[in-house]
Amino acid sequence: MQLWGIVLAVQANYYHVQLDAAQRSADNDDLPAATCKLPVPQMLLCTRRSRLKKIGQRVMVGDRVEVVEPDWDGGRGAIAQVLPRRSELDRPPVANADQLLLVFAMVEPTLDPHQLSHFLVKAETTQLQVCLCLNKSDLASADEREHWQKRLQQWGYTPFLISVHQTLGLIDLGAQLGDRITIVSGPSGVGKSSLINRLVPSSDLRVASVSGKLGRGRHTTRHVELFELPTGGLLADTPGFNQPDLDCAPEDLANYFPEARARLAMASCQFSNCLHKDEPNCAVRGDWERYEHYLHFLEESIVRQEALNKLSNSESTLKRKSDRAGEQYEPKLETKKYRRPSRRVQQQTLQGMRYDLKDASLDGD
Ligand SMILES: Nc1nc2c(ncn2[C@@H]2O[C@H](COP(=O)(O)OP(=O)(O)OP(=O)(O)O)[C@@H](O)[C@H]2O)c(=O)[nH]1
Ligand SMILES: [Zn+2]
Repeated sequence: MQLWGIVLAVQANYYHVQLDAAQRSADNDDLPAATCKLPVPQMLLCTRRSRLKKIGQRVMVGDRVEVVEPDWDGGRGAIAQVLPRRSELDRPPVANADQLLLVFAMVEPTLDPHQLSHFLVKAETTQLQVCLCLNKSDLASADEREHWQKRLQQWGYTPFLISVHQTLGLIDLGAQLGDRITIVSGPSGVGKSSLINRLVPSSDLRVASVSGKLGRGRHTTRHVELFELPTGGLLADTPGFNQPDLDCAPEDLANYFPEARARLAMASCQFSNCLHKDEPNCAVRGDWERYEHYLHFLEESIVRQEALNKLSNSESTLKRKSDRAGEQYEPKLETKKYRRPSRRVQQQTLQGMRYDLKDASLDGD
């Protein structure tokens, strides 16, 4: 009988694998009589089979894996197989995530539409489902709550208005998180940790308690962990960051605005490479609130692309020179940081987040 589970945390060469619920009980029958009375551990600390190492198969948090050679007493095992991923993010490194939950506060800190827009666009670049939640609704007036509900509807989002402190809206939000992997993201101080602590009530469910045994608490490692919800969903926390970099190509930007997508579904621009700025007969340009944000992000994106083009030009010049001179130490750009990533990778990452100093130092990034 095969044993399957999901990787909840990675530490050095060890993988915390949570076995599928059905198997935890089914496997009781296979256990030797002496151990039958013991509960089957739901978590096994696993290594990776050398065959996987040889073929360069990476094991990520969120991966569905086959575990072999379980040592029930010692709570150990080995990963023999990784199932193909349905999604893969680079930052945070998570496989099989289904959606991204963006958490903002209605007040404290004040909800800044431009910053919110920035995060939303960044979230859309992952191509995961984007879900928005506004916390601290206890501090907002009824008028403010209604204002933001309506305003965000026009942006193409239906936000969950919640208050962790007053336990408002958490049931509806929880229903959105069942049976899938959700990555929680948002600026500092909006209540992400408070929310996760509330949604994951038993600290025993947290891998953090396992990590603690290895002397590495939740915030001392930059590796991401998945927390199990009572409803069966899994949550990944990310460090708070206040302004994500928008590293998308100018021509892709409109795809990350639901309002622009809706307009493009109804009509087409005259030019197929329209940037929706001042081209004639553009279907996207118009009277929608975030069009201003679109133009602003477009400028940033164009400037960024020009800078990247310059860099790659000078890079090729330097390479040619050193080829001719036969030098050994040619200046090399670090691929991940400076080169424009391929579109596929770019769309599936949350790369380029500027972590808060506090988190950066804690997470060693
Ligand atoms: N009024 C009110 N305050 C809240 C609520 N939820 C969280 N807070 C407070 O907001 C502050 C920040 O909460 P955290 O949970 O630490 O925020 P965070 O998003 O995890 O912040 P970082 O760790 O910096 O990313 C704390 O003082 C919380 O007590 C809420 O629903 N209402
Ligand atoms: Zn256009």
